[in-house]
Formats: sequence, C-alpha cells, structure tokens
Amino acid sequence: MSHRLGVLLLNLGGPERLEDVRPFLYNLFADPEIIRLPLPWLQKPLAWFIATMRHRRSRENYRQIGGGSPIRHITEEQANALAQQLYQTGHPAQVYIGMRYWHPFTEEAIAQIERDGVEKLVILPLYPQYSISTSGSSLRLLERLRQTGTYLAQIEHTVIPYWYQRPGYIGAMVDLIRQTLYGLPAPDRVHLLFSAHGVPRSYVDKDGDPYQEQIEICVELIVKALDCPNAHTLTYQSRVGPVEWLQPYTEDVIPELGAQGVRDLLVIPISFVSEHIETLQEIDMEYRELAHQSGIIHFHRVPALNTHPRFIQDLAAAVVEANTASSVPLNQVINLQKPVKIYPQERWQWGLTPAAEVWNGRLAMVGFMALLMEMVTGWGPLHLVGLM
Ligand SMILES: C=CC1=C(C)c2cc3[nH]c(cc4nc(cc5[nH]c(cc1n2)c(C)c5CCC(=O)O)C(CCC(=O)O)=C4C)c(C)c3C=C
Ligand SMILES: [Fe+2]
Repeated sequence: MSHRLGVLLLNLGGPERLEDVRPFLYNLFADPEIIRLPLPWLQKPLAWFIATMRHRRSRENYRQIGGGSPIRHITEEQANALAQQLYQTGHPAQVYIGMRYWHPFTEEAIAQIERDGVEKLVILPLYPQYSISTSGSSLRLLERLRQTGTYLAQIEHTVIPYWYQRPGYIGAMVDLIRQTLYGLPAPDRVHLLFSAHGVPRSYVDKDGDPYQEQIEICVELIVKALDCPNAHTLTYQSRVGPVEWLQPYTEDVIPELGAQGVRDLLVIPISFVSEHIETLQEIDMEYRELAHQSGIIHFHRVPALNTHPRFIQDLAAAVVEANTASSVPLNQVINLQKPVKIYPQERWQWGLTPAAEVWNGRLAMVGFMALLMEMVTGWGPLHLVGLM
C-alpha cells in the first residue's frame, strides 16, 4: 500500500533581519541541549542574560553578511530540489522544513503536515553528523511533540539520524573540493584545512555525543576519496563561552600553519550543508584576516553544498531507502545518546525528599566553612565582604 509520504528537513534556523537576532539567540540559549544547567529554572533567565550580552556582537556579524542569515532561503531551495528529485525518480513526496530556533519552526511544520494529511513521515536532519546539540535537540523536540499527542503521534515515522558516511554525500564533497582546489594556480602547494563546528568537550567525554568520532571518520573518508597528496588538518570553529570545546581550535591552528611556512590555505567547512554566518562571516572574513596576519598569502574556501545535484540525489536516495527499510523511531534515536545527567537531588521538590536532604547538607557545609574561617582568621564572612 502506498502512503502519502512527507519528508521533514530539520535545521537550526537563523535570524532573517537584524531585529530577529536577539529573540533568535534567546531561543537558542533557552535550549538545555545547547547550555546544560543542573538547575532547569535558571535556563530562561540565563538565556535572556546571554542573549542580551551577545546580541550586539552577533547583530554586527549578521550585518556584515547582508543583514540576516541566508539559511531559510537555501533550505527552501534544498527542499524544492529534493521534492523534484523524488518526483522524477517515482517517489512523490511533500517536503517540509522544521527549524529549531527560528521560522519556520518545527511546530509549524507539524501543523502543516497534519493539514496535508501526510500518512508516513521521513525525518531528515540537515546535519551530516549527529550531535546532541543539533540533530539531538530537534529530535528531542519532535519526540516531545509526539508524546504530547500532536498529529505526529498518529502517523508512521522514521528517522535518518546521520548520513556523514554515505558515498553520495562524500562524493559531492569531493567534487566541490576538487573543483576549488584544481581551479587554483598552484594546487600542489595548498594545505587543506577541514573546519568542523565545535561542541563543548564534555558533550563527547561525559554525555556520549558521537559527533567527534563521526567528524573524524567523515574527514578520513573524504581524504581517501579525494586521493591527493596535499597535507591536511582537522580543526574546530565557532566556540562560544568559557568552557573547553573540541580541539584544536581553527583560530589557533591558522597562525601555526602560517608559522610553519604554509602560504596557500583551502578551508573546507565540514559540518554545514548550506552557507550561513559561520561560513560567510567567520571563515570568509575573520579567518581570512587572521590567515593574512599569519603570513598565509592565498586564502580560499570550498563553498557549502547548498543544492549540489549529487548531494540532492543522495538525500533523495536516503529518503527512499528509509521509507522502504524498517522504521527507526524517534525514541530509539534519542535513547542512543546518554540521557542528560540531572541528578535527582538537583530537581527541587518540596517535602522531606532527597533534594531537601542534599540542599540542607550543602547549607550546613557553608555554615561550617564560615565558622572555620572565623576561627582561623578572626573575621566572619560578613566582615570579609565588607558588610560589617
Ligand atoms: C553555545 C553553544 C552552541 C553549540 C553547542 C552549537 C553547535 C552547533 N551549531 C551548529 C550550526 C549552526 N549554529 C548556528 C548559529 C549559532 N550557534 C550558536 C551556538 C552554538 N552552536 C550561536 C550563538 C549561534 C548564533 C550565531 C552567533 O551568534 O554566533 C547556525 C545558524 C547560522 C545562521 O546563519 O544564522 C548554524 C547552522 C552546528 C553544526 C553545531 C554542532 C555540531
Ligand atoms: Fe551553532
């Protein structure tokens, strides 16, 4: 029996106008998959605070790339190209876009899917590699929507959690790299710099995020298929905040390469399938300037895949395969990653609960430390902070 098929493309979204930057940042930082806090009630005030502190700098970056992110417009082109490819190969489907932090939001996409009476949905995150912070966050949101009884609960669905290893995707990346590399005046002198989006190191070490492993395998597969003698390095970009992210950082490696005598650099963005602020501003502007200051004379970048025909053909093939294979349900995918560790005592509950016991213990320890301090120094805590 053939179902009315829908494909839901998931992406992060981006501000379309400068006025959107602050509310977009708020949505992003209010997501516990982006900033992990042991005290959930702190999430929204902190998101407000960070969005307030960061939005001017972010706005300036979006202003430099024309006043907004092109991510919506490119994702729409990808959706149209995918629908056309599916139609031409005898698998007609309606393709929808669900963004995590800006329009069209994932909730809006599900409402449209209901209006259209889709009977089976293939869920395809537009991130080749799986990270808790990207595909994981969108899939968790969808699972919540399914559990709260939206239309998603009534239809069949299957998820394509990652596709970094698919030969079609690798082939499309190799096509683009070759086109750029062999269009340069001296390709054999060029150093290849694969720059992946970073994530905090704790996601990988503590929370079991498979992202770093998938990035490393993906780069190996591309380098093998590329089959060229050029030296290459893998780095991580776009760090936010004070904690350690995956290393080495792109901004540290560019000066090192310059000091080693590299004069021709080709940057290959590896976690992104469309142009957006991290390619157009961070790589094309910030890293270009850094490279020139570091003695690198020729700085180039491989464009993002956008609607590269081989890439779109491979996405269509992945959709057809997922539709015919046995279903991969949302709850199975998000359970692959270790659950976020919020200890029972961190979740506040009234009454004689483990939470109350732990917080009483912590307050007692603070009191004991204050007493000890006063015995040693002769000064109490209020003296020390200048209140007495
Ligand atoms: C603070 C934590 C962040 C994590 C972790 C993170 C992971 C991550 N992000 C992408 C892809 C995109 N990020 C985009 C924007 C963006 N991301 C963060 C923060 C984290 N990202 C911020 C603060 C922003 C806003 C821009 C800025 O102020 O710097 C976007 C949208 C870009 C656009 O054009 O609007 C994408 C796409 C990946 C792939 C990833 C981890 C693997
Ligand atoms: Fe990001």
